[in-house]
Amino acid sequence: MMHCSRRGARANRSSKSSNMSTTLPHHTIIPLDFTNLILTQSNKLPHTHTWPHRSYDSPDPSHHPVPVIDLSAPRAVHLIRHACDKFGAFQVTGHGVPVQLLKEVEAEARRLFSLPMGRKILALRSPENMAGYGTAPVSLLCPKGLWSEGFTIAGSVAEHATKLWPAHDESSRFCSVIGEYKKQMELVTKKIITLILTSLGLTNDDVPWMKAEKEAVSEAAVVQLNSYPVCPDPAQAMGMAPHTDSSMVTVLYQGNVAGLQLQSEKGRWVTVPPTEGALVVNLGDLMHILSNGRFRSVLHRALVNGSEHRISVAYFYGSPKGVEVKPAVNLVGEGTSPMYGPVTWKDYLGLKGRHGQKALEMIKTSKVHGMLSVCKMCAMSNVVS
Ligand SMILES: C=C1C[C@]23C[C@H]1CC[C@H]2[C@@]12CCC[C@@](C)(C(=O)O1)[C@H]2[C@@H]3C(=O)O
Ligand SMILES: O=C(O)CCC(=O)C(=O)O
Ligand SMILES: [Fe+2]
Repeated sequence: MMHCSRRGARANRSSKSSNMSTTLPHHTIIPLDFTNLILTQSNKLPHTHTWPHRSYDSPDPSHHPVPVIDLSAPRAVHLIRHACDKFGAFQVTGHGVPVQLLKEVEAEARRLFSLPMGRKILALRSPENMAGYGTAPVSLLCPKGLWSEGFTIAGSVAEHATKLWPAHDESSRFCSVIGEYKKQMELVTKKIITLILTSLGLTNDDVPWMKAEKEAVSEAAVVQLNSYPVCPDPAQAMGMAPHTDSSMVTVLYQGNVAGLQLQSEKGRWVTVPPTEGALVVNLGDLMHILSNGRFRSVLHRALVNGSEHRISVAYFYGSPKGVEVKPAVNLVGEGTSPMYGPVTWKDYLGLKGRHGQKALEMIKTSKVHGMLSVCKMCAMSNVVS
């Protein structure tokens, strides 16, 4: 189910060329200038950012809450298996990432997004490379704009920071805080992936790249800072459009302002309440592939609110450069073929950037038919090299 139509993306693409990188205009990548927003009539959003159907999909308050799991608890593997089967997501405590560090990352994100637009666009991402400032790539597939801005950190943190803050004393704090955050998140994410593999009856030996070169593994991570400014009419706005993540797992810090919702098996939206000190773990499409379709990659979205500026920080862990992800051999029943063909994260991101929620379906072994060579031509696959 894709909630965004491709109308916007198609309208922005020239009919003369199939190369999106030369034809996608920058205005689709530059968010609204929220720091300088003048609304013409009180509480009225620009029509480009007014989503029509929000009133039909109110959250389901009676749904079981997404479980909060203490990673150090003896029953952690059991609880994780249940959460992955049922929700494709859970929250974790006992993760060892200092809460103070998470608050510092949030403060740095607030400092970044409060810069004037003229400064932020110095670090604007390009259509063919998702790293940098701009709208979330998923917005290019949406009929309406999102009430948010994003900053995607891939590769050198310093390179991004000096574009925003040319003076060393202004950028150094951002570099050190994000650098430390990446180190801590890599540790906890590996721990979480190992527990998920154990819950599937697998070991790290079944996924050899879990022990890959240190450098290759650190390249498997992308950090996404999301900013959701206060909105005059939250019921008509969308902070982050419904999507599944392309990663193996995503570990999200959502501060103390609610906004994240997951879609339940029954198709109802369930709010994930901010929980002090907890991180949210979402299974992404690569985990769905690795588990041969057993674990869901969870559809989720973020809503905005009328009183608080919300920040979230997502740590996407994919797979190391050049490594193909495929269903684990032990999970493919004897005499049956794997549900999905092998795919690298880079190629999958290209496919997802172009085809959105249809990407997963397209790599089903029954449907491959050369799709992966098509996806090499897709735009926006260069965030991971
Ligand atoms: C490493 C990633 C993962 C990306 C693409 C690239 C950088 C930005 C990530 C997000 C962040 C916001 C939601 C999403 C759907 C989007 O639009 O951009 C994500 C996407 C994905 O999970 O596919
Ligand atoms: O802001 C949130 O709660 C969700 C963000 C998200 O889904 C993402 O960055 O992929
Ligand atoms: Fe997400």
